[in-house]
Amino acid sequence: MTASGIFAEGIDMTFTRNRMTHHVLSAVDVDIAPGGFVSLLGPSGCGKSTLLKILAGLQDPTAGTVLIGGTPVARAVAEGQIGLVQQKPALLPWKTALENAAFLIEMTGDRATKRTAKERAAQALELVGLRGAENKLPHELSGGMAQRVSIARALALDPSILFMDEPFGALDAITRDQMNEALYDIWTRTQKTVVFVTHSIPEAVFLSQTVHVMNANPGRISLSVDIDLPGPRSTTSAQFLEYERVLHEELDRNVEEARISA
Ligand SMILES: Nc1ncnc2c1ncn2[C@@H]1O[C@H](COP(=O)(O)OP(=O)(O)OP(=O)(O)O)[C@@H](O)[C@H]1O
Repeated sequence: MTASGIFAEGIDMTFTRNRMTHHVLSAVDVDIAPGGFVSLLGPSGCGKSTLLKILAGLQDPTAGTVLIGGTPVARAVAEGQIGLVQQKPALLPWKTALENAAFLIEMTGDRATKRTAKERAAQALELVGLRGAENKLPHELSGGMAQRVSIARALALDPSILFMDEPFGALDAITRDQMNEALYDIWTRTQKTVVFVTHSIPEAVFLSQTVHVMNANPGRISLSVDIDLPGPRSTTSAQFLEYERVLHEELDRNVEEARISA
């Protein structure tokens, strides 16, 4: 499936719990070009995951519109345009890597697609660098390998957009760096649109075309930074470090404001 863009306007989200109203997102606008890689960065609890879920059509906003490739997000969901990768790989322990990668196609695809499920899963596993590990069970996989399987499971559906919610947050630093390089490679090869939630500034600078920094209470985008560096990016270049500095400054300010307004 070719990549779709995302256009969201006036997104507001309010939760009511124990008769208390919590205004989580306010007037968020997002415009992501097809094939773009956009990260959401911000203080804990500022609404990054909520925004991601709304953009992915998993949650309805209280107000606002989300269009995927110009059509309402609910239709994009029904058309199988949405791929989701979360922090926990959530693999079925009794199924092999190949069976896990084929699982969503077998659950959701039409008959013709189901027939090709294993083939598509094998291709997706190859794309994420797991050729040769097809028959391993989840307990035989490292954390990074398990997360690669969950990325393959999403890619096997051939979505037009990949939504990733802190996919590498639970991995050790070395594996995380390797996964960033793997994801960069997957993105350039598949040209999917990616929306990526992270707490890591280096990860955001390494991967993104644009980083949206969010503020809390209510969540909104306080600064958008286009990372104008060719890839693959050197994490030690002066420009890379300068982007990190700009994002750090904004994030620190937002963390402090979130602490005061909590
Ligand atoms: N279903 C829900 N019902 C009530 N409140 C919710 C619900 N989902 C999220 N919230 C609240 O919305 C706020 C934003 O949550 P969200 O998970 O989007 O933040 P986040 O920026 O992704 O946080 P973190 O970085 O810690 O993962 C939090 O205060 C959370 O408690």
